[in-house]
Amino acid sequence: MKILVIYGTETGNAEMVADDLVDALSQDFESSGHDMAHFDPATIATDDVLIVVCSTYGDGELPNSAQPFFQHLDSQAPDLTGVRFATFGLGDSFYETFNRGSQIIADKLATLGACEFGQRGVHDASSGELPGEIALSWLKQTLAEL
Ligand SMILES: Cc1cc2nc3c(=O)[nH]c(=O)nc-3n(C[C@H](O)[C@H](O)[C@H](O)COP(=O)(O)O)c2cc1C
Repeated sequence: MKILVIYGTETGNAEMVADDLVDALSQDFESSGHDMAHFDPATIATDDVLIVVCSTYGDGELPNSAQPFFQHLDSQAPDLTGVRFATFGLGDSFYETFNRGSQIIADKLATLGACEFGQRGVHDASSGELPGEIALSWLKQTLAEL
């Protein structure tokens, strides 16, 4: 089993979170980090575990780097049965469309047959908390459900 941390970002916060998660994961698992912009869903194996880290931009939209991945999912419609994934979103509760980006990706993966595990994690930029710290504590709880 491999754990692939895939991130969608506009200004780099989700990438920093993904780096922290890969560092933590690689102590116990085979794991790697991938920008969604360069990640082909066709490379996902059925026993892979995905950790999705994605921010929200515009008016509740996907950040730039997540858009090609979403389009690939849409056009290739791969069968993701057997794939498990967990979701960590970054957003700002200042916006009514809080954390919509990660939900868009999670919903799409589920539609294609992937199975979500754990509670969705979220970082709220208005909280003043550090995204990496929130994400690492979320990861611990989430791995317990794997
Ligand atoms: C122009 C702009 C639009 C944003 N739109 C939203 C939004 O609709 N919903 C939300 O939850 N957060 C929104 N955010 C907040 C970002 O998602 C948040 O700052 C996040 O940490 C950015 O992560 P990134 O650097 O990985 O893209 C927006 C931020 C900016 C600057």
